[in-house]
Amino acid sequence: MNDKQAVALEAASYVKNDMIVGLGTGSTANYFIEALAARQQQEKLRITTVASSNISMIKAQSAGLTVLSLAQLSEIDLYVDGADEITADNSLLKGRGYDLVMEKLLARAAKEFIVVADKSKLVSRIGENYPIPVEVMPFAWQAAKRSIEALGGSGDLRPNAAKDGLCITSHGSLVLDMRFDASIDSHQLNALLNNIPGVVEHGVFARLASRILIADQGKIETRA
Ligand SMILES: O=C(CO)[C@H](O)[C@H](O)COP(=O)(O)O
Repeated sequence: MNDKQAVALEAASYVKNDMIVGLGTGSTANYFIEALAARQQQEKLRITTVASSNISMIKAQSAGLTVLSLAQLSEIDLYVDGADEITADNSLLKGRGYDLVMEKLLARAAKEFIVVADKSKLVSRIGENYPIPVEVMPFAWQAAKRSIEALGGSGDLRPNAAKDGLCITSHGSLVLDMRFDASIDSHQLNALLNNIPGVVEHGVFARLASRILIADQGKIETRA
């Protein structure tokens, strides 16, 4: 069992009967979906899920989980998802898979948000390994980019995977990948990006995680 599987299995142990569970996106979140489906089957649990992306929805449905739309739910008990970067103060960078809107909605809506990751995600500052994904309304991308540049950010629109066009999110937005000076911390960055007209959502998740499970060579550290 690799570290991503181990941490996903541990997160599945937090699920209780009758819970509504938010499902993240990515390889670690996929292991969680598998572990949850196995628990549901073995223990005959009643679990309802809501997915952060179409790909997770399809994976969950084919594993036998019931998936509802966020619009049908008034509350979520637990959301489990991976992250791209994690700092010592539990700030996260998410959204390299770019479906930021649902991920942040679920992180906010859930009573508990558990982050699952291996040690490779630990960084000293948000933006250390990756630019910050900023999802923008298509007609607002130039204005939003200028506003971000005025804050010292630099970057450009993300190309699609085939590099023959632009990356377009499930909600029809474009994505700006922006780098910032190391002196701007994640809390400042979160506040600044929240304030820019035309920005739909961004990948800085500050003060949203309730618990972070980090696996390192089979050992799991739990940060609360
Ligand atoms: O934020 C995310 C997707 O938007 C993922 O959680 C993040 O990219 C981690 O992926 P993986 O578990 O494959 O390392």
